[in-house]
Amino acid sequence: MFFKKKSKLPDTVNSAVGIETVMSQIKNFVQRHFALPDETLFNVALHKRIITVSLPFPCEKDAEQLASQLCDTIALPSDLTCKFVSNIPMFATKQPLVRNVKNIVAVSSGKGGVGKSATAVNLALALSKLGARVGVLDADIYGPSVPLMLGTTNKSPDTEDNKTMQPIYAHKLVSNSIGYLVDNEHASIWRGPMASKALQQLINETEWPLLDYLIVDMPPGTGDIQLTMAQQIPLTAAVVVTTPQDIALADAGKGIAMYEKLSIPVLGLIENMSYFECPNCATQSPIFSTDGASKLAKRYHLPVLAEVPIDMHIRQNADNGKSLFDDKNCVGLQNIYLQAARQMSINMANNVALSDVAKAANVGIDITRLD
Ligand SMILES: Nc1ncnc2c1ncn2[C@@H]1O[C@H](COP(=O)(O)OP(=O)(O)OP(=O)(O)O)[C@@H](O)[C@H]1O
Repeated sequence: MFFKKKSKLPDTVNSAVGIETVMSQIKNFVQRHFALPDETLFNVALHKRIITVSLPFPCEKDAEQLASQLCDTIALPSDLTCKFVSNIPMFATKQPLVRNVKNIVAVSSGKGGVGKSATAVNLALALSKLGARVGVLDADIYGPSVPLMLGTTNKSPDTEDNKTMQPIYAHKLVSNSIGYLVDNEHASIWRGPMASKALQQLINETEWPLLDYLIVDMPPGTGDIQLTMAQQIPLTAAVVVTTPQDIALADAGKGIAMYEKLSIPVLGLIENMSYFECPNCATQSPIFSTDGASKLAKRYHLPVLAEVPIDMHIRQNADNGKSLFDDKNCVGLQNIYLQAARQMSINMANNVALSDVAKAANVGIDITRLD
């Protein structure tokens, strides 16, 4: 007669007090580490001596470091291992989402020329580096710069049925832009309704693959056109880009107010062109003034996600359609954008309610990598 050998540890969380203690210590670690108030946002599960922690933001790049920090913090029994994985849910929006797209984030600026497009592209690249599936929608209909920054100016979307477009793929991001479809000169003379219609088509008639985040490069400003566009897109949240200069800050404030009016959560500010660091002596010069974004952040109770310096490599990589993350001279800048992307995605989990779909599924939608 054969007996199945009993495993020393149970496979389920609930059936052993010892394991329950470890699991609850892990939960405490996760909640403290990411300041997550809500336990339903993440999941800790034991299966065959492997404890899997599923987080509601991308963590593939940080997974090993997180596991080692966890082991330094709690006494994990030696026959257990712990791994961190992402399971990014769909957060709530006021409008029905676009097919296959879990979350849509607007990157906005009140004022033109502050580096909104460069920030949108580098934030998207950073989210992808952290392990998320990311797309970019260039909603800057009057001045699309995403094709240039992704090195895809000579591409145009294929269509299989003459109704929908395949997005363009580059640097592990998918994108669509009016810049792929018409000459910049044509789009720049469109009136409001035509631009709005073009945006609707771009967002709804693109065959987006399954995406954790679609980053939208919004047109600069806070006028009627921007307001209509922000209402047209089922935005989950927004990020506002500004320079530290007073004139840019005043406009960024109007941008924040516009999102507040639309009940779209602002996940934070990115201060671009915060300072210039001399490559010879490392002296930092605050060319556009100092502390601008932090003052604005205080006024609106928002976090500053990053202070990005003026750096020739940002402009060069963008102009040449190269990824900043492939440039070995840009490790410092990469870390700034990675930290902004981490904090932005954690803030989304902390500040935006789960969608009904995610609540019903309990764990959001499964993700696989885009290669
Ligand atoms: N931190 C930075 N350091 C150096 N160059 C930068 C930085 N941020 C942006 N740039 C460059 O400045 C120029 C303007 O940036 P970008 O096009 O992103 O601005 P924008 O706010 O999107 O402009 P618009 O209002 O026209 O949409 C680009 O050439 C970009 O590469």
